Amino acid sequence: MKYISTRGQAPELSFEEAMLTGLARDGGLYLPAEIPVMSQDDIAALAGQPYEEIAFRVMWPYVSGSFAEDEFKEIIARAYEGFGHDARAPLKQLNENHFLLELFHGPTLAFKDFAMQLIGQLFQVALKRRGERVTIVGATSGDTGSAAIDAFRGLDAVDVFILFPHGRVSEVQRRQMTTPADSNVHALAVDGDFDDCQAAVKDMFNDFEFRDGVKLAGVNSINFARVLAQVVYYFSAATSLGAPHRKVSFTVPTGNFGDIFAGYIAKRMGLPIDRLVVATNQNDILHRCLSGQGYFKGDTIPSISPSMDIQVSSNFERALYYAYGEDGSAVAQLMDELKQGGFNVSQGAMEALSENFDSGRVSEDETLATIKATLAHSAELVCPHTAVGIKVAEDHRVTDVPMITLATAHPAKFPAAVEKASDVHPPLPSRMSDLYERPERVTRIANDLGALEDHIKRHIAE
Ligand SMILES: Cc1ncc(COP(=O)(O)O)c(C=O)c1O
Ligand SMILES: N[C@@H](CCOP(=O)(O)O)C(=O)O
Repeated sequence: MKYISTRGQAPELSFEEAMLTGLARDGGLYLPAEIPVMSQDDIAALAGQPYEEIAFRVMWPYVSGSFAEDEFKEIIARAYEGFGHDARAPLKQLNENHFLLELFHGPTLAFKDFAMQLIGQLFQVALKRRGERVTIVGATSGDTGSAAIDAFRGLDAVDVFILFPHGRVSEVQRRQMTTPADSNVHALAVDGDFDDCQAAVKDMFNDFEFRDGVKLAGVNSINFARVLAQVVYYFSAATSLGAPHRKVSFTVPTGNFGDIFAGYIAKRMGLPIDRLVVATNQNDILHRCLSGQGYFKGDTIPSISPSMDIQVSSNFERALYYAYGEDGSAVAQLMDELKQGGFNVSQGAMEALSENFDSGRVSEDETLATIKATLAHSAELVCPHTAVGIKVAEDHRVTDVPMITLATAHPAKFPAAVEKASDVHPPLPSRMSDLYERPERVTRIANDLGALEDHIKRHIAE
Protein backbone atom coordinates (compact mmCIF):
# COMPACT_ATOMS: atom_id res chain seq x y z
CA MET A 1 0.00 0.00 0.00
CA LYS A 2 1.37 3.40 -1.00
CA TYR A 3 0.37 6.70 0.59
CA ILE A 4 -0.16 9.89 -1.42
CA SER A 5 -0.61 13.55 -0.51
CA THR A 6 -3.92 15.41 -0.82
CA ARG A 7 -2.00 18.13 -2.69
CA GLY A 8 -0.38 15.74 -5.16
CA GLN A 9 3.18 17.12 -5.00
CA ALA A 10 4.89 15.01 -2.32
CA PRO A 11 6.68 11.67 -2.66
CA GLU A 12 4.61 8.49 -2.29
CA LEU A 13 5.45 6.72 0.97
CA SER A 14 4.92 3.36 2.67
CA PHE A 15 2.65 3.17 5.74
CA GLU A 16 5.63 3.33 8.11
CA GLU A 17 7.18 6.29 6.27
CA ALA A 18 3.88 8.18 6.15
CA MET A 19 3.32 7.49 9.86
CA LEU A 20 6.77 8.82 10.84
CA THR A 21 6.63 11.73 8.37
CA GLY A 22 3.47 13.49 9.54
CA LEU A 23 2.56 16.32 7.20
CA ALA A 24 3.44 15.75 3.53
CA ARG A 25 6.25 17.99 2.26
CA ASP A 26 3.83 19.80 -0.06
CA GLY A 27 1.76 20.80 3.00
CA GLY A 28 -0.89 18.14 2.30
CA LEU A 29 -2.13 15.16 4.28
CA TYR A 30 -1.30 11.56 3.46
CA LEU A 31 -4.00 9.13 2.31
CA PRO A 32 -3.82 5.56 1.03
CA ALA A 33 -3.49 5.55 -2.77
CA GLU A 34 -6.46 3.14 -2.83
CA ILE A 35 -8.96 2.37 -0.11
CA PRO A 36 -9.21 -1.41 0.34
CA VAL A 37 -12.74 -2.81 0.14
CA MET A 38 -13.90 -5.64 2.41
CA SER A 39 -16.39 -8.19 1.08
CA GLN A 40 -19.81 -8.36 2.71
CA ASP A 41 -18.90 -11.86 3.98
CA ASP A 42 -15.70 -10.56 5.59
CA ILE A 43 -17.65 -7.75 7.25
CA ALA A 44 -20.33 -10.17 8.49
CA ALA A 45 -17.58 -12.36 9.98
CA LEU A 46 -16.48 -9.50 12.26
CA ALA A 47 -19.68 -9.74 14.33
CA GLY A 48 -18.98 -11.11 17.80
CA GLN A 49 -15.17 -11.03 17.40
CA PRO A 50 -13.02 -9.44 20.13
CA TYR A 51 -12.16 -5.78 19.43
CA GLU A 52 -8.48 -6.66 18.88
CA GLU A 53 -9.37 -9.19 16.16
CA ILE A 54 -11.61 -6.66 14.39
CA ALA A 55 -8.80 -4.13 14.64
CA PHE A 56 -6.38 -6.56 13.00
CA ARG A 57 -8.70 -7.51 10.13
CA VAL A 58 -9.72 -3.91 9.35
CA MET A 59 -6.23 -2.37 9.54
CA TRP A 60 -4.06 -5.17 8.13
CA PRO A 61 -4.40 -4.22 4.42
CA TYR A 62 -3.12 -0.72 5.24
CA VAL A 63 -0.04 -1.74 7.23
CA SER A 64 0.94 -5.11 5.81
CA GLY A 65 4.00 -3.88 3.87
CA SER A 66 5.46 -2.25 6.97
CA PHE A 67 4.84 -4.68 9.83
CA ALA A 68 4.82 -8.50 10.10
CA GLU A 69 1.49 -10.15 10.86
CA ASP A 70 2.41 -11.47 14.33
CA GLU A 71 4.22 -8.24 15.19
CA PHE A 72 1.11 -6.21 14.31
CA LYS A 73 -1.15 -8.53 16.33
CA GLU A 74 1.11 -8.09 19.38
CA ILE A 75 1.13 -4.31 18.90
CA ILE A 76 -2.69 -4.27 18.88
CA ALA A 77 -2.84 -6.46 21.98
CA ARG A 78 -0.48 -4.16 23.90
CA ALA A 79 -2.34 -1.05 22.73
CA TYR A 80 -5.70 -2.05 24.19
CA GLU A 81 -4.69 -4.09 27.27
CA GLY A 82 -4.91 -1.02 29.53
CA PHE A 83 -8.50 -0.19 28.61
CA GLY A 84 -11.03 -0.29 31.43
CA HIS A 85 -13.72 -2.22 29.55
CA ASP A 86 -13.42 -5.71 28.03
CA ALA A 87 -15.40 -4.65 24.96
CA ARG A 88 -13.02 -1.64 24.55
CA ALA A 89 -15.82 0.31 22.75
CA PRO A 90 -19.15 -0.83 24.27
CA LEU A 91 -22.52 0.19 22.87
CA LYS A 92 -25.29 1.45 25.16
CA GLN A 93 -28.89 1.80 24.04
CA LEU A 94 -30.34 5.28 24.67
CA ASN A 95 -33.78 4.68 23.21
CA GLU A 96 -35.48 2.46 20.63
CA ASN A 97 -32.99 3.03 17.80
CA HIS A 98 -30.41 5.41 19.20
CA PHE A 99 -27.18 3.99 20.63
CA LEU A 100 -24.12 5.50 22.32
CA LEU A 101 -20.70 4.16 21.37
CA GLU A 102 -18.60 4.66 24.50
CA LEU A 103 -15.08 5.56 23.46
CA PHE A 104 -13.80 6.80 26.81
CA HIS A 105 -12.56 3.65 28.55
CA GLY A 106 -8.90 4.22 27.62
CA PRO A 107 -6.20 5.59 29.94
CA THR A 108 -6.99 9.30 29.41
CA LEU A 109 -10.78 8.96 29.16
CA ALA A 110 -11.32 10.11 25.54
CA PHE A 111 -11.58 8.49 22.11
CA LYS A 112 -8.05 9.65 21.29
CA ASP A 113 -6.68 6.72 23.29
CA PHE A 114 -7.86 4.25 20.62
CA ALA A 115 -5.43 5.66 18.09
CA MET A 116 -2.76 7.09 20.34
CA GLN A 117 -2.14 3.88 22.31
CA LEU A 118 -1.76 2.06 19.01
CA ILE A 119 0.59 4.52 17.36
CA GLY A 120 2.66 4.74 20.54
CA GLN A 121 3.35 1.01 20.07
CA LEU A 122 3.85 1.38 16.28
CA PHE A 123 6.35 4.24 16.74
CA GLN A 124 8.32 2.25 19.32
CA VAL A 125 8.69 -0.78 17.07
CA ALA A 126 9.47 1.26 13.94
CA LEU A 127 11.98 3.60 15.63
CA LYS A 128 13.80 0.73 17.33
CA ARG A 129 14.12 -1.12 14.03
CA ARG A 130 15.46 2.02 12.33
CA GLY A 131 17.66 3.10 15.26
CA GLU A 132 16.11 6.58 15.04
CA ARG A 133 14.88 9.21 17.45
CA VAL A 134 12.12 11.77 16.69
CA THR A 135 10.62 14.93 18.12
CA ILE A 136 6.85 14.79 18.26
CA VAL A 137 5.09 18.14 18.27
CA GLY A 138 1.32 18.10 18.66
CA ALA A 139 -1.48 20.65 18.94
CA THR A 140 -4.40 20.00 21.21
CA SER A 141 -7.68 21.45 22.34
CA GLY A 142 -7.34 19.11 25.31
CA ASP A 143 -7.69 15.43 24.51
CA THR A 144 -5.10 14.67 21.82
CA GLY A 145 -2.41 16.12 24.08
CA SER A 146 -3.21 14.05 27.15
CA ALA A 147 -3.55 10.89 25.06
CA ALA A 148 -0.24 11.54 23.29
CA ILE A 149 1.58 12.22 26.54
CA ASP A 150 0.23 9.02 28.07
CA ALA A 151 1.22 6.98 25.00
CA PHE A 152 4.75 8.41 24.58
CA ARG A 153 5.88 9.34 28.10
CA GLY A 154 9.16 7.81 29.22
CA LEU A 155 10.18 6.52 25.78
CA ASP A 156 13.89 6.95 24.94
CA ALA A 157 13.39 7.47 21.21
CA VAL A 158 10.89 10.31 21.50
CA ASP A 159 10.57 13.83 22.87
CA VAL A 160 6.98 15.02 22.93
CA PHE A 161 5.98 18.70 22.94
CA ILE A 162 2.27 19.48 23.26
CA LEU A 163 0.89 22.94 22.43
CA PHE A 164 -2.43 23.73 24.08
CA PRO A 165 -4.38 27.02 24.19
CA HIS A 166 -3.72 28.70 27.53
CA GLY A 167 -6.90 28.90 29.63
CA ARG A 168 -9.05 27.11 27.05
CA VAL A 169 -8.90 23.47 28.16
CA SER A 170 -10.62 21.94 31.18
CA GLU A 171 -8.67 21.62 34.41
CA VAL A 172 -8.65 17.82 34.16
CA GLN A 173 -7.33 17.99 30.58
CA ARG A 174 -4.64 20.49 31.62
CA ARG A 175 -3.55 18.44 34.60
CA GLN A 176 -3.38 15.27 32.51
CA MET A 177 -0.83 17.11 30.34
CA THR A 178 1.10 19.00 33.00
CA THR A 179 1.48 16.45 35.79
CA PRO A 180 3.47 13.60 34.17
CA ALA A 181 7.02 13.90 35.52
CA ASP A 182 8.81 12.19 32.60
CA SER A 183 11.64 14.31 31.21
CA ASN A 184 10.69 13.62 27.57
CA VAL A 185 7.27 15.30 28.07
CA HIS A 186 6.89 19.06 27.52
CA ALA A 187 3.55 20.84 27.95
CA LEU A 188 3.40 24.30 26.37
CA ALA A 189 0.51 26.68 27.19
CA VAL A 190 0.27 28.92 24.13
CA ASP A 191 -1.24 32.42 24.22
CA GLY A 192 -3.75 31.71 21.46
CA ASP A 193 -6.53 29.32 20.51
CA PHE A 194 -6.37 25.76 19.18
CA ASP A 195 -6.29 26.95 15.56
CA ASP A 196 -3.14 28.96 16.40
CA CYS A 197 -1.55 25.85 17.94
CA GLN A 198 -2.45 23.69 14.94
CA ALA A 199 -1.22 26.35 12.48
CA ALA A 200 2.09 26.54 14.38
CA VAL A 201 2.56 22.77 14.13
CA LYS A 202 1.88 22.85 10.38
CA ASP A 203 4.25 25.82 9.98
CA MET A 204 6.96 23.80 11.75
CA PHE A 205 6.44 20.97 9.25
CA ASN A 206 6.71 23.48 6.41
CA ASP A 207 9.96 24.91 7.82
CA PHE A 208 12.19 22.20 6.37
CA GLU A 209 15.36 23.32 8.17
CA PHE A 210 13.62 23.01 11.55
CA ARG A 211 11.68 19.90 10.52
CA ASP A 212 14.75 17.98 9.37
CA GLY A 213 16.95 19.36 12.15
CA VAL A 214 14.77 18.05 14.99
CA LYS A 215 13.40 15.05 13.04
CA LEU A 216 9.86 16.28 13.46
CA ALA A 217 6.99 13.79 13.71
CA GLY A 218 3.29 14.37 14.24
CA VAL A 219 0.60 12.55 16.17
CA ASN A 220 -2.34 14.78 15.38
CA SER A 221 -4.79 13.42 12.87
CA ILE A 222 -2.39 14.89 10.31
CA ASN A 223 -1.02 11.36 10.73
CA PHE A 224 -3.14 8.88 8.76
CA ALA A 225 -2.32 6.15 11.31
CA ARG A 226 -4.47 8.12 13.79
CA VAL A 227 -7.45 8.08 11.45
CA LEU A 228 -6.94 4.42 10.57
CA ALA A 229 -7.13 3.25 14.17
CA GLN A 230 -10.43 5.14 14.52
CA VAL A 231 -11.95 3.29 11.52
CA VAL A 232 -12.06 0.11 13.60
CA TYR A 233 -14.80 1.11 16.03
CA TYR A 234 -17.18 1.98 13.19
CA PHE A 235 -16.91 -1.68 12.14
CA SER A 236 -17.23 -3.07 15.68
CA ALA A 237 -20.33 -0.95 16.39
CA ALA A 238 -22.09 -1.45 13.05
CA THR A 239 -21.57 -5.21 12.94
CA SER A 240 -22.85 -5.61 16.48
CA LEU A 241 -26.12 -3.97 15.30
CA GLY A 242 -26.50 -6.23 12.27
CA ALA A 243 -24.30 -4.77 9.53
CA PRO A 244 -23.71 -5.62 6.77
CA HIS A 245 -27.29 -6.97 6.63
CA ARG A 246 -28.62 -3.73 8.06
CA LYS A 247 -27.56 -0.11 7.47
CA VAL A 248 -26.62 2.14 10.38
CA SER A 249 -25.95 5.87 10.71
CA PHE A 250 -23.42 7.65 12.90
CA THR A 251 -23.45 11.07 14.52
CA VAL A 252 -20.01 12.35 15.46
CA PRO A 253 -19.18 15.32 17.72
CA THR A 254 -16.77 17.05 15.37
CA GLY A 255 -13.96 19.58 15.47
CA ASN A 256 -10.94 18.61 13.38
CA PHE A 257 -13.00 16.19 11.23
CA GLY A 258 -10.67 13.24 12.00
CA ASP A 259 -13.17 11.02 13.75
CA ILE A 260 -15.95 11.42 11.20
CA PHE A 261 -13.46 11.06 8.37
CA ALA A 262 -12.60 7.64 9.83
CA GLY A 263 -16.31 6.81 9.40
CA TYR A 264 -16.12 7.92 5.78
CA ILE A 265 -13.17 5.55 5.23
CA ALA A 266 -15.18 2.73 6.85
CA LYS A 267 -18.02 3.44 4.43
CA ARG A 268 -15.67 3.38 1.45
CA MET A 269 -14.34 0.05 2.72
CA GLY A 270 -17.83 -1.41 2.30
CA LEU A 271 -19.48 -0.84 5.68
CA PRO A 272 -23.13 0.00 4.95
CA ILE A 273 -23.30 3.41 6.62
CA ASP A 274 -26.38 5.39 5.66
CA ARG A 275 -25.57 8.90 6.97
CA LEU A 276 -22.52 10.40 8.66
CA VAL A 277 -23.78 13.34 10.69
CA VAL A 278 -21.37 16.10 11.74
CA ALA A 279 -22.32 17.63 15.10
CA THR A 280 -20.69 20.97 15.95
CA ASN A 281 -20.90 23.37 18.85
CA GLN A 282 -21.10 27.14 18.27
CA ASN A 283 -17.79 26.91 16.38
CA ASP A 284 -19.69 25.78 13.35
CA ILE A 285 -17.54 26.24 10.26
CA LEU A 286 -18.27 22.65 9.19
CA HIS A 287 -22.02 22.98 9.65
CA ARG A 288 -22.03 26.24 7.72
CA CYS A 289 -19.99 24.68 4.93
CA LEU A 290 -22.10 21.53 4.70
CA SER A 291 -25.20 23.76 4.60
CA GLY A 292 -23.86 25.41 1.45
CA GLN A 293 -22.43 28.62 2.96
CA GLY A 294 -18.80 28.05 1.99
CA TYR A 295 -15.81 27.31 4.17
CA PHE A 296 -14.94 30.61 5.83
CA LYS A 297 -13.03 31.00 9.09
CA GLY A 298 -14.72 32.77 11.98
CA ASP A 299 -13.40 33.66 15.40
CA THR A 300 -13.16 30.70 17.76
CA ILE A 301 -15.55 31.21 20.68
CA PRO A 302 -14.75 29.32 23.91
CA SER A 303 -17.51 26.81 24.73
CA ILE A 304 -18.40 24.16 27.32
CA SER A 305 -17.27 21.52 24.78
CA PRO A 306 -13.74 22.98 24.48
CA SER A 307 -12.20 20.10 22.55
CA MET A 308 -14.38 21.09 19.59
CA ASP A 309 -13.49 24.79 19.70
CA ILE A 310 -11.96 24.59 16.24
CA GLN A 311 -12.56 26.72 13.17
CA VAL A 312 -9.96 25.32 10.78
CA SER A 313 -10.73 21.67 10.55
CA SER A 314 -7.60 19.88 9.41
CA ASN A 315 -9.09 16.67 8.00
CA PHE A 316 -11.72 18.45 5.97
CA GLU A 317 -8.90 18.71 3.44
CA ARG A 318 -9.02 14.92 3.09
CA ALA A 319 -12.80 14.99 2.49
CA LEU A 320 -12.34 17.76 -0.09
CA TYR A 321 -9.74 15.65 -1.87
CA TYR A 322 -12.37 12.99 -2.55
CA ALA A 323 -15.16 15.49 -3.17
CA TYR A 324 -12.99 17.15 -5.85
CA GLY A 325 -12.40 13.84 -7.62
CA GLU A 326 -8.92 13.20 -6.12
CA ASP A 327 -7.58 16.37 -7.74
CA GLY A 328 -4.54 17.44 -5.67
CA SER A 329 -4.06 20.75 -7.48
CA ALA A 330 -7.69 21.78 -6.80
CA VAL A 331 -7.14 21.01 -3.10
CA ALA A 332 -3.86 22.96 -3.05
CA GLN A 333 -5.67 25.98 -4.52
CA LEU A 334 -8.48 25.78 -1.94
CA MET A 335 -5.93 25.61 0.87
CA ASP A 336 -4.23 28.74 -0.53
CA GLU A 337 -7.62 30.50 -0.51
CA LEU A 338 -8.16 29.34 3.09
CA LYS A 339 -5.04 31.29 4.09
CA GLN A 340 -6.88 34.42 2.85
CA GLY A 341 -10.00 33.55 4.90
CA GLY A 342 -11.91 30.82 3.09
CA PHE A 343 -13.50 29.54 -0.11
CA ASN A 344 -16.75 28.46 -1.70
CA VAL A 345 -17.11 24.76 -2.49
CA SER A 346 -17.97 23.93 -6.11
CA GLN A 347 -21.44 22.55 -6.86
CA GLY A 348 -20.05 19.13 -7.84
CA ALA A 349 -18.01 18.87 -4.66
CA MET A 350 -21.01 19.96 -2.54
CA GLU A 351 -23.08 17.19 -4.14
CA ALA A 352 -20.33 14.65 -3.37
CA LEU A 353 -20.16 15.82 0.27
CA SER A 354 -23.97 15.73 0.61
CA GLU A 355 -24.04 12.09 -0.54
CA ASN A 356 -22.35 11.12 2.73
CA PHE A 357 -22.59 13.90 5.28
CA ASP A 358 -25.34 15.76 7.13
CA SER A 359 -24.69 18.29 9.87
CA GLY A 360 -26.13 20.20 12.80
CA ARG A 361 -25.05 22.91 15.24
CA VAL A 362 -25.84 22.96 18.96
CA SER A 363 -25.93 26.02 21.23
CA GLU A 364 -24.52 26.11 24.76
CA ASP A 365 -28.01 26.04 26.30
CA GLU A 366 -29.03 23.08 24.14
CA THR A 367 -25.89 21.24 25.21
CA LEU A 368 -26.70 21.74 28.90
CA ALA A 369 -30.34 20.75 28.33
CA THR A 370 -29.28 17.59 26.51
CA ILE A 371 -26.98 16.50 29.36
CA LYS A 372 -29.92 16.94 31.75
CA ALA A 373 -32.47 15.21 29.51
CA THR A 374 -30.17 12.27 28.71
CA LEU A 375 -29.65 11.63 32.42
CA ALA A 376 -33.39 11.87 33.08
CA HIS A 377 -34.54 9.67 30.20
CA SER A 378 -31.68 7.19 29.77
CA ALA A 379 -29.77 7.33 33.09
CA GLU A 380 -26.57 8.18 31.20
CA LEU A 381 -24.34 11.02 32.40
CA VAL A 382 -22.62 12.33 29.27
CA CYS A 383 -19.85 14.82 28.55
CA PRO A 384 -20.72 18.09 26.73
CA HIS A 385 -19.19 16.89 23.42
CA THR A 386 -21.29 13.75 23.53
CA ALA A 387 -24.34 15.88 24.35
CA VAL A 388 -23.72 17.93 21.20
CA GLY A 389 -23.73 14.64 19.29
CA ILE A 390 -26.90 13.33 20.96
CA LYS A 391 -28.85 16.51 20.19
CA VAL A 392 -27.89 16.50 16.51
CA ALA A 393 -28.50 12.74 16.27
CA GLU A 394 -32.02 13.12 17.65
CA ASP A 395 -32.68 15.82 15.04
CA HIS A 396 -31.49 13.50 12.24
CA ARG A 397 -32.74 10.12 13.47
CA VAL A 398 -35.12 8.19 11.20
CA THR A 399 -37.21 5.24 12.36
CA ASP A 400 -35.81 2.42 10.25
CA VAL A 401 -32.03 2.99 10.58
CA PRO A 402 -30.25 2.69 13.94
CA MET A 403 -28.35 5.84 14.88
CA ILE A 404 -25.06 5.50 16.75
CA THR A 405 -23.69 8.60 18.49
CA LEU A 406 -20.02 8.56 19.40
CA ALA A 407 -19.51 9.26 23.13
CA THR A 408 -16.11 10.85 22.74
CA ALA A 409 -15.08 11.65 26.32
CA HIS A 410 -15.82 10.72 29.92
CA PRO A 411 -18.00 13.25 31.77
CA ALA A 412 -15.37 13.52 34.53
CA LYS A 413 -13.07 15.40 32.14
CA PHE A 414 -15.58 18.29 32.14
CA PRO A 415 -17.03 18.29 35.66
CA ALA A 416 -18.03 21.97 35.76
CA ALA A 417 -20.32 21.82 32.72
CA VAL A 418 -21.72 18.42 33.63
CA GLU A 419 -22.51 19.50 37.19
CA LYS A 420 -24.06 22.76 36.00
CA ALA A 421 -26.37 20.82 33.69
CA SER A 422 -27.28 17.90 35.91
CA ASP A 423 -26.40 18.73 39.55
CA VAL A 424 -24.32 15.55 39.51
CA HIS A 425 -20.56 15.69 40.06
CA PRO A 426 -18.91 13.09 37.81
CA PRO A 427 -16.04 11.50 39.79
CA LEU A 428 -12.70 10.64 38.22
CA PRO A 429 -11.82 6.94 38.14
CA SER A 430 -9.91 5.93 41.29
CA ARG A 431 -6.57 5.54 39.46
CA MET A 432 -6.68 9.32 38.84
CA SER A 433 -8.20 10.42 42.12
CA ASP A 434 -5.03 12.32 43.17
CA LEU A 435 -4.85 14.27 39.87
CA TYR A 436 -5.64 17.56 41.60
CA GLU A 437 -2.79 17.09 44.11
CA ARG A 438 -0.02 16.22 41.62
CA PRO A 439 2.51 19.03 40.87
CA GLU A 440 2.19 20.69 37.47
CA ARG A 441 5.03 21.41 35.03
CA VAL A 442 4.17 23.72 32.12
CA THR A 443 5.75 26.51 30.08
CA ARG A 444 3.63 29.51 29.10
CA ILE A 445 4.71 30.67 25.67
CA ALA A 446 3.80 33.28 23.04
CA ASN A 447 1.96 32.33 19.87
CA ASP A 448 5.11 32.90 17.86
CA LEU A 449 6.71 30.36 15.54
CA GLY A 450 10.28 31.49 16.27
CA ALA A 451 9.76 31.33 20.03
CA LEU A 452 8.18 27.88 19.79
CA GLU A 453 10.87 26.44 17.53
CA ASP A 454 13.59 27.91 19.68
CA HIS A 455 12.06 26.44 22.83
CA ILE A 456 11.77 23.01 21.24
CA LYS A 457 15.36 23.02 19.95
CA ARG A 458 16.65 23.98 23.39
CA HIS A 459 14.67 21.32 25.22
CA ILE A 460 15.15 18.22 23.07
CA ALA A 461 16.58 15.36 25.13
CA GLU A 462 17.39 17.83 27.90
C1 LIG B 1 -14.05 14.86 23.38
C2 LIG B 1 -13.93 15.21 21.94
N1 LIG B 1 -15.00 15.11 21.17
C3 LIG B 1 -14.94 15.41 19.86
C4 LIG B 1 -13.79 15.86 19.28
C5 LIG B 1 -13.77 16.15 17.81
O1 LIG B 1 -13.10 15.14 17.09
P1 LIG B 1 -12.43 15.48 15.72
O2 LIG B 1 -11.43 16.54 15.98
O3 LIG B 1 -11.81 14.21 15.28
O4 LIG B 1 -13.52 15.96 14.83
C6 LIG B 1 -12.63 15.99 20.05
C7 LIG B 1 -11.34 16.48 19.51
O5 LIG B 1 -10.80 15.94 18.64
C8 LIG B 1 -12.69 15.62 21.41
O6 LIG B 1 -11.62 15.66 22.16
N1 LIG C 1 -10.00 17.96 19.67
C1 LIG C 1 -8.63 17.64 19.46
C2 LIG C 1 -8.00 18.56 18.48
C3 LIG C 1 -6.85 17.92 17.75
O1 LIG C 1 -7.37 16.95 16.90
P1 LIG C 1 -6.55 15.81 16.19
O2 LIG C 1 -7.51 14.71 16.05
O3 LIG C 1 -6.08 16.37 14.92
O4 LIG C 1 -5.38 15.42 17.05
C4 LIG C 1 -7.93 17.57 20.80
O5 LIG C 1 -8.55 17.18 21.76
O6 LIG C 1 -6.79 17.94 20.92
